[in-house]
Amino acid sequence: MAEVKVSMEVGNDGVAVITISNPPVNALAIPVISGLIDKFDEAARRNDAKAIVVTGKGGKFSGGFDINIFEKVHKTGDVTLLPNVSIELVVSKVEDSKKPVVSAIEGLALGGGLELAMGCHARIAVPKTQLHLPELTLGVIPGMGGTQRLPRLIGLSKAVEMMVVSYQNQSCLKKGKKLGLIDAIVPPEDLLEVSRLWAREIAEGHKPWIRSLYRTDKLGSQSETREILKIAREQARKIAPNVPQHQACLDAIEDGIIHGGYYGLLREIEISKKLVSSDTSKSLIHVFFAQRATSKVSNVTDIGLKPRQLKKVGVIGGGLMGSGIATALIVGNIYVVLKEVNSEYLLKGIKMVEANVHGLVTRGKLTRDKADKALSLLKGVLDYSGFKDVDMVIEAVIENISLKQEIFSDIEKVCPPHCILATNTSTIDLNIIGEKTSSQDRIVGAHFFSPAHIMPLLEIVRTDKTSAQVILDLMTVGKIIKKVPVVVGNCPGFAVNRAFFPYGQSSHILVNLGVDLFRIDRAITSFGLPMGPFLLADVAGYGVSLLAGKVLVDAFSDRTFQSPLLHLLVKSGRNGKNNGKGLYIHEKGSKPKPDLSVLPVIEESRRLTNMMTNGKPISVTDQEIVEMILFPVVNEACRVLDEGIIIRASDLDIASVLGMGFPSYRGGIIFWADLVGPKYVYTSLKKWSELYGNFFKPSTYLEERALKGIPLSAPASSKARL
Ligand SMILES: C[C@H](O)CC(=O)SCCNC(=O)CCNC(=O)[C@H](O)C(C)(C)COP(=O)(O)OP(=O)(O)OC[C@H]1O[C@@H](n2cnc3c(N)ncnc32)[C@H](O)[C@@H]1OP(=O)(O)O
Repeated sequence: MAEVKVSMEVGNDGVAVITISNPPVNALAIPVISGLIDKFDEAARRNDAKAIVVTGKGGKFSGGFDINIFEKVHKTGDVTLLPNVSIELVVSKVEDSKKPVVSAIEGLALGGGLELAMGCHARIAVPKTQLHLPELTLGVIPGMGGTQRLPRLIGLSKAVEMMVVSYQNQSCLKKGKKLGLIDAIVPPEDLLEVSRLWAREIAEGHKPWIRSLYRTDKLGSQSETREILKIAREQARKIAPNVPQHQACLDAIEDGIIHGGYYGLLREIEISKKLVSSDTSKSLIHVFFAQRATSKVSNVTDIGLKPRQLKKVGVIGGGLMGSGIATALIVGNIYVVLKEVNSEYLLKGIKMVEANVHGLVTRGKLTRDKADKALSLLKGVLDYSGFKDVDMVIEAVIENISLKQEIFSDIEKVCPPHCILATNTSTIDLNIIGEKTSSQDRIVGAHFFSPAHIMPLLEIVRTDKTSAQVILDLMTVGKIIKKVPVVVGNCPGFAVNRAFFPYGQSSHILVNLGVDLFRIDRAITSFGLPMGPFLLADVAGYGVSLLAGKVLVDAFSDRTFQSPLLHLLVKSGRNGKNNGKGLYIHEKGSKPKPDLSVLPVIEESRRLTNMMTNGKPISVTDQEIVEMILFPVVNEACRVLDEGIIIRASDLDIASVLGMGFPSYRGGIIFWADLVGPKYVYTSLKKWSELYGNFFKPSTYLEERALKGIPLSAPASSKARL
């Protein structure tokens, strides 16, 4: 591990340059904070130091407060582990220093990093620096003075926008300069020189010595403040209904404006300490580390292999998935040959790719130039002639085993021997797909989630024979195209679709037990998923659900509920959003509305299943609806863990967040179950299995852990298939 240190050098110009060094992002770890305090004290004492510059080594100012400390607080429950960095460092040593302090910012100043800079008397930055207060994404609020200094530096309205409303977006440096957050933007080679000069000029009285905590010039009148905060609170309620940190951040800001900046700092500390112990913060910080852990796969990333560069990829199938995958690849600067069976389908596929790329431009995710460049990397073909020099093929045709087997036999023959043979199947066992080839070591699953150019998850499925090099290469491509690759083992449905296969089924059980279908969707969205199971079926199309569902139903028939509802809907001419006839009315520009004309079809399903005692619907609360739908998912996730389909529980957490939209502020499916309590999950499922059958029967893994009081996430399985 690289040495964590803070160094100081005093130049002939009388400027002490204090440098943070804590690779890779110069996080403000405890030794960094105490090092900074020591160096500021030393600079204050030394007669040869007239002014101070603080900067970061390696082209990065600071990625903020060390998030590992939050994790330690979560593990120990001890909030006293949080250092009083806001007052002891930023106020006492920096802002109230008797010598002027300038921050020289390069690369990034995030969270506590930017807050440290805001405590300085001036800020100089280089172009392309990221300035951002992302604390709310971690379930906390800025805790080193950000809630107080940012409004004073750039005005309340902009500060609220940056901290609370658009806190997930990176801030633009130019805007930062215009608003007054940054005093000057200079080329990297001039950064230190300009900062030193600036610090000296403050010391000599040629430039203003500004303590931002005590500024009031950018704060508006009381009534303006009230109005801005009122609107912000309403917006926060909408964008973040189930979490406390947004309102809490606004509380800290408001208190500071009413009672003064120093009081505000004390409130900020008090609120931060409370929030750190919240389930939301535990969950979000778990997700932060879980996401980074996915890039470490034993026997793949730790055995000295180097990723090969994949320059050209063949995509087979230009449907929804194939065109989305092709889009993601060309936007990631990878040359794509897209193959279809006839010119009509090919044209359609290319049009879809173009529409995807233009959609990214419209949403501001891509510049027009980059879009043109991306589209120039796409070539449509009707045969395999363009596949002779591809480095990888991704097959993305319909879920038909014999068709996929045929394609794999073909590509094994036409593609070069180093070429990776990947399938985007969402459910089918890879060994079956590759059965007719002798290239098992280069067969791998590249399971994208729809829409593939937008959804961040890439499930990389490996069989017992897939080589480590192939997995590493695919992980690398995944990162290049801005996905989060999660490596999983091979089984029907793999990790995500397998674990979530009961999700749709339990919702059908509830409907057939008499629960209002639209209420189920509402309960699930209130819990935090982006849409309920029935709206999801509408959006995906019933045909897709039935086709993919069949593989899982066949594989896990002991715990399957066969609802007639989707078949009845198809029979009545409905196929969801695609054919404009679903459970909801889908109109352009407005939210889907329940289509009440579907109620007789639902009644017919209930009549056929005859599950309601005396024809009466069951009585359930919204919480019970959520639990009856999600506990079976937890149960199946336990089997996925038990069978070693994934190497760590946190991989399934991140996959559920990024692939299924499970709310990150609940930490992912297993993390959430551990918070709810395995025993509670187990006893609930047991009770329902007695009432409604095998579908709810707790798995052995869940039962053992619930009864022994072991968290579901605790590692144990020696059966790992990875
Ligand atoms: C009191 C204060 O108000 C509270 C705070 O400051 S909270 C912290 C606020 N800062 C943040 O939220 C920034 C979090 N970090 C990031 O967004 C990204 O890591 C980044 C943009 C800095 C760099 O991204 P990228 O180059 O893709 O590298 P990434 O893989 O994410 O991170 C590299 C390593 O640095 C670690 N790291 C990044 N930021 C960290 C932080 N603030 N604390 C501790 N470790 C951090 C990561 O865990 C990772 O470790 P690993 O290699 O062992 O997995």
